Amino acid sequence: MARLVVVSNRIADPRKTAAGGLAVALAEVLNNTGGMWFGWSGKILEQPGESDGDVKLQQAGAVKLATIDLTREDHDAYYLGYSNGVLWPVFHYRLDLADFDAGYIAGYRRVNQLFARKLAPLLKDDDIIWVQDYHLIPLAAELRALGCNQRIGFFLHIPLPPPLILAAIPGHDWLIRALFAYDLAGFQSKADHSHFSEYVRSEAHAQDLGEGRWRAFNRTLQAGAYPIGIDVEEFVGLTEAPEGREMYERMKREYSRRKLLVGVDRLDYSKGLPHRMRAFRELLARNPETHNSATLIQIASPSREDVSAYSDILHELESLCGSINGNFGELDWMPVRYMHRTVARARLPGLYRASRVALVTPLRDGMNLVAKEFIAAQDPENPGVLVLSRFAGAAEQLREALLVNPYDTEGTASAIHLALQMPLEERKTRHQALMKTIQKYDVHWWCASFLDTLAQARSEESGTPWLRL
Ligand SMILES: O=P(O)(O)OC[C@H]1O[C@H](O[C@H]2O[C@H](CO)[C@@H](O)[C@H](O)[C@H]2O)[C@H](O)[C@@H](O)[C@@H]1O
Ligand SMILES: O=c1ccn([C@@H]2O[C@H](COP(=O)(O)OP(=O)(O)O)[C@@H](O)[C@H]2O)c(=O)[nH]1
Repeated sequence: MARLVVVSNRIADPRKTAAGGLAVALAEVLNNTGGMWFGWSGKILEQPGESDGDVKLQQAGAVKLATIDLTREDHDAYYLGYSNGVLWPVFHYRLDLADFDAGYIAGYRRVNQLFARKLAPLLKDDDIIWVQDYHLIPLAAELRALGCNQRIGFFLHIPLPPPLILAAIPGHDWLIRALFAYDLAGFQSKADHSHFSEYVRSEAHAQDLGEGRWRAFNRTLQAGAYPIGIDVEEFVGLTEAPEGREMYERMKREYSRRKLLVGVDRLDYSKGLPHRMRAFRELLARNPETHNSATLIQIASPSREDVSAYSDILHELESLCGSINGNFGELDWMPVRYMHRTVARARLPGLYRASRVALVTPLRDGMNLVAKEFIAAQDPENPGVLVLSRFAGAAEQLREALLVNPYDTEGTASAIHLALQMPLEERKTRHQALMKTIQKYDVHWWCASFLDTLAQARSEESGTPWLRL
């Protein structure tokens, strides 16, 4: 069996449960193949000469972790600047938040070249390489330029917008051309995949070879939708583990007189947190019976705080939570409990299970794993209700959730009201259907279907030097 090499901006020690669903899944395939995980160490070098520039190798069970440090200059231009100041907002349809500083792209290219230079010597001829996410779009092109002929796949975890939005990025053609250095490009949803197809047809004049195969720039690329799932069994296990049960009992005790609503998100403008708060405020304003009864616990974990759009959203959210509590709160009831902190993953299942409703209402999201985790954590005999934005990738699969348009404050408030009042039988029927979907399309399905396709996909011209960017 060929060795799997996963490359991503962040890596996690797969032996730790806190690492998250993706890490758990990748760890399993990496373990089976004795694979390697290559990425940024998370360390930023403030002083020149602080590091020897070597790759740090560490064995984590059967998985080899290979990490490199980044200089402050590289990190700021590549991660904060181009990845999260240009690609993230544009790919989430937020041209208004993009900062097209010409200096960022040089840093992005420099770090992708650095990744390629450090990774290439560690590769074996028959390795299968799987590159994750928008930070590393040009990595395959850089590897090819160094003579790497291995099969290389790419998975985009965030949405891909329609061509006319993508085309606003100076150098967008360069980015998409770079994708053709891969053998397989995977997207979260059919919508994202169709945006890719429209783009390569209209902007790159690619030849459609059928069944998701495209010919352009002297290469053939296979593309498709591979919606990421969670490890349902692992998550159910966490729910039933002592920490999960203890958290559930505590929340039930603490909120015995209330119906809990829960939101768990990185504090990111794409997650639609202010819109969610306005919908919750509307619910309280229109339905006096919810007073003293409904409590929203909103966890907003700190994220990318050095990018200015992220500090703006923090202030907006804090002010909204404050005004809702100020206007509607009672001596013995606060409508919103807001925490600007990361909660350990092992504590989330208990919180999800104790909640009657989950609010997953992003303005745009690649997938949204919280939606799937909430379903997995429910008691099938008394399940909660998922209120889900139609603009999350997850909405393509989770049709039995209450789908909402988060820009429609009144409509979202009505859906939350419906969710709070939904009879047990309807909750059970919806939950059964949702559970079936997340079990069928779990994270193991995601890994296997992507890797099986990659094993078949092969451009006829591998390793051609034309892609040197
Ligand atoms: O690494 P950070 O900058 O701290 O950000 C965390 C991750 O955020 C993004 O997650 C996406 O991937 C999820 C799994 O496929 C998906 O459910 C979600 O909709 C996406 O937003 C990002 O894409 C990751 O690379 C980051 O590590
Ligand atoms: O305080 C927090 C907030 C989030 N998460 C986890 O982070 C992941 C978030 O993934 P999602 O796809 O929902 O969104 P992303 O943050 O990747 O955009 C989920 O597994 C959450 O359980 C966590 O462990 N603690």
